[in-house]
Amino acid sequence: MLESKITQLTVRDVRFPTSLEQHGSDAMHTDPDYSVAYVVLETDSDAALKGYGLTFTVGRGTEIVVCAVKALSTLVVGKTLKEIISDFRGFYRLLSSDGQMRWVGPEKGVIQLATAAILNAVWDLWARVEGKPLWKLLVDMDPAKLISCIDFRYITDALTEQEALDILVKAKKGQKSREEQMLKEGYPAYTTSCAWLGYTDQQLTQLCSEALAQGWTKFKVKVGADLQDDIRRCSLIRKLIGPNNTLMIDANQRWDVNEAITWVTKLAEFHPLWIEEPTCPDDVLGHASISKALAPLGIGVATGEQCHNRVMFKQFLQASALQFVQIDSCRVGSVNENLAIILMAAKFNVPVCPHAGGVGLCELVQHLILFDYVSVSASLNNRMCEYVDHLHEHFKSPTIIRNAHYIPPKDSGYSCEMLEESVQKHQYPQGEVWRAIEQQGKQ
Ligand SMILES: C[C@H](O)[C@@H](O)[C@@H](O)[C@H](O)C(=O)O
Ligand SMILES: [Mg+2]
Repeated sequence: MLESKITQLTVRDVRFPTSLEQHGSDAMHTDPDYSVAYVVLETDSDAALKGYGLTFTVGRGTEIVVCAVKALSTLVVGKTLKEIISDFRGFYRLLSSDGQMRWVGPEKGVIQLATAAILNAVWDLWARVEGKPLWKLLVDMDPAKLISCIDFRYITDALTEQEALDILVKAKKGQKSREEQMLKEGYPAYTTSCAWLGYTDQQLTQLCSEALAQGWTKFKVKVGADLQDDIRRCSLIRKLIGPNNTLMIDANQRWDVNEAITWVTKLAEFHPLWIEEPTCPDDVLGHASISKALAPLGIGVATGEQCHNRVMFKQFLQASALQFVQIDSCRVGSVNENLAIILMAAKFNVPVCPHAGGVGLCELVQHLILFDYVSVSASLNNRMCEYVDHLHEHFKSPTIIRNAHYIPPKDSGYSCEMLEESVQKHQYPQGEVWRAIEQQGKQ
C-alpha cells in the first residue's frame, strides 16, 4: 500500500462554539471557538485508504488556514506515499521552502499551520499503512530512518545529525520495558479544564473537586488579566488541591518582561511549578530574563504553544530562556519538526511537557510524548502532558485517560480522524450548529 497515490486533498473549516461557555478562555483569547482546518487525503488504494490531519485554530481566521492548505495542496496531490517517505526530509522542505509560498512564512504563521495540517495527514496515512498507531511507528523506526525525516537546516549549531542519532541509539537501552510500562500505566497528565479564565469561582471549585476525586494531581490555572483575581483564584485552587499537588499558571503572553516578574513574584506564595507564556512568544531574551529572575523562587518558565518553528526552540534552549519545552502538534511542521525539537530538548536536558489545550491536540500530541519517553528522554522526571476535557466525542479514536494518565492509543494512525457527522454539523458557516446560532442572533 506504500505505492498508493494521493489523488485528492480536501480541507474543511470546522468550528465548535466553545466561547459560549468560556471553555478555553484565557487572558488574551477571551472568546475562543475551538476550530480546525480538517484535511483528508484520498488515495487510489483499493482498501479505501485515507489520511486524516488537522491544525488547531480558535475561530475567525480558520478560513485563512483553509486557503493556505489549498495553496499547498498541489505539492502533495499526485505523489505516492512511497515517494514521500523515501525522502521525507526532502518532502518537508518542498512544503516549507516552496520558492514562492515561503514568502508568506517562512516556516511561521498561517502557512506553517497549513503545513502542519497536511503533514499530520501524511503521517496518519503512513501509520495506517503500517497498521500501527503513530507512536508505535515512531518507536519501532530505525534511528537512521527517523533522522532522515528531520530538516536540520538552521539547527546544526545546536544539534548535529550525528548527535541526534547518538541520542536515539543510546535510548534504545530499556526501550522495551518503557513501552510496556506505558501500555500498563500510561503517561502522566495534568488538567487545564478546571480553571479557564472565564470560569466563575463556583465552577472552578466544582470542577477542581471533581477532578481531585477522579485522581488528578496536577492543575493549570489561567492568570494574567487582573492581579487580585489571580490571587483569589490561585489561593482557592491551592486550598482545594493541598500543598502536595502541583499547580501551574498560564498568562498567555499578557505581560511585558518586568511586569511578568513583578506579577509572578506576587503569586509565588502559591508555589506554581511554572509560569507559562509570560510575555511575547518571540521574545527569547525576555524569557531568559524572566527565567533568571524567577529561578530563586523555584518557578520555571514554560513556553512553546506559539513557538513557530525549531529555530525558535533552538534559541530558547541556547539562551536558557525556558525550563519546560511545550511542543505543539499543529503549531510547527508536524512530526518532522517536533522530532527535531524533542531531540534538541534532550540534548539540552530540558523536559518536554506538551501543549494540548485545544480541539484534537490531546489526540495528536499523546503520540509524540510517548515517543519522547520510550525512545528519547527515558525519563518522567518533571514531565507531564496537558489534557483538556473538551470535544473528544467528535473523534473516531478519542484519547483514553485512566487515573490521570494517557493510555497509549491502539488504533492505526494519528488519532485525528473526526466523525463525519460532527464535521458536517460544525462546518462553518453552513453546518447546522452554526445556522442555529445565526438564527438565534437574528431573533
Ligand atoms: C485559547 C486556548 O484555549 C489556550 O488558552 C490554551 O491553548 C492554553 O494556552 C493552554 O495552555 O492550554
Ligand atoms: Mg498555554
